[in-house]
Amino acid sequence: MALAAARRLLLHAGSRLGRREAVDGARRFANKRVLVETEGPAGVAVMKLRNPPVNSLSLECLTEFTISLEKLENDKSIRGVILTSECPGIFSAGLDLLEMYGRNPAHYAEYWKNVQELWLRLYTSNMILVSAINGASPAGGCLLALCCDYRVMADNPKYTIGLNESLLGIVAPFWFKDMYVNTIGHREAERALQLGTLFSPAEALKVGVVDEVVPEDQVHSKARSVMTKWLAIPDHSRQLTKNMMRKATADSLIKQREADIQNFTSFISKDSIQKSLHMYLEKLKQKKG
Ligand SMILES: CCCCCCCCCCCCC/C=C/C(=O)SCCNC(=O)CCNC(=O)[C@H](O)C(C)(C)COP(=O)(O)OP(=O)(O)OC[C@H]1O[C@@H](n2cnc3c(N)ncnc32)[C@H](O)[C@@H]1OP(=O)(O)O
Repeated sequence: MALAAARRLLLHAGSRLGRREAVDGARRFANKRVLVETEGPAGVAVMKLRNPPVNSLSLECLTEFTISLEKLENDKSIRGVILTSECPGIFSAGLDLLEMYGRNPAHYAEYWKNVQELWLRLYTSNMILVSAINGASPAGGCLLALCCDYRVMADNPKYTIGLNESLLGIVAPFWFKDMYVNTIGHREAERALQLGTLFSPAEALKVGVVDEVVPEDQVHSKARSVMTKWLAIPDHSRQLTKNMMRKATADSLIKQREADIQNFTSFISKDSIQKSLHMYLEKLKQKKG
């Protein structure tokens, strides 16, 4: 209930901000953790995640992200979105580990419902989505990128991308796996999921996790030029084609959303899984020295 009220408030606040900030034909609206600007080619919005330090997908961040996407979907003048990050060196650290550790089952269920919601919206969006991956992109960060129609990644060997869940002692759910298989094929996905592989940009390009790797200072311009190419395709034929390619994968979650929430909640509540997450969080802390 509280979340629904927050959602209404944010939608309202976002539209007021959108009007107030209209300058020279460029428009912007912002929630605390997501900034949306329309700039560059007509009909294109740039959506920037800004949830420092690492753009982890907290419940608030997921909610704001979903709302921003909903607003763009409802704006018929917007045909494409470039998804990127405002946090230096990080695209997104993925799901927020603190939402999955030391909470109660009701919280886990609420969190997972919002993860599902964002994924379904992104993966089935009628808009053209291009990701400009300008930093590290593990697990849920990789998931965001995989939802896009095209992925451009910065050529910086410090940045890695992949579904690394197994390294945390957790398991990528079937719909993460399905999207990975759809993108890189069964054998590569099987290996990468079991090993929790985080690919360098060059490796990611080789296996097909990303479509293009460019010098870091060209990620945004490349994403824009890719967008221009995709905008040249008639919307109706592109959208029907996208739907044909993605519907079965999305439907398999839609058919069992409740069961998936229950699976997640009981899995993440297990002592052994909580222990693994605790150890992983400690490792992240120790890394700082
Ligand atoms: C029969 C089968 C049944 C199956 C049932 C399945 C059910 C489903 C199971 C569960 C599925 C869950 C799916 C999970 C998906 C995820 O996305 S999990 C998250 C994975 N993410 C990561 O592994 C990334 C971890 N982070 C990093 O590697 C690094 O932080 C970084 C992103 C590379 C950035 O490095 P750096 O710039 O050096 O910053 P740090 O100092 O490491 O971090 C700064 C602070 O941020 C905190 N932090 C980092 N990542 C996260 C995160 N994901 N969530 C929350 N917080 C994070 C980090 O701890 C630091 O905090 P402080 O120490 O307090 O400053």
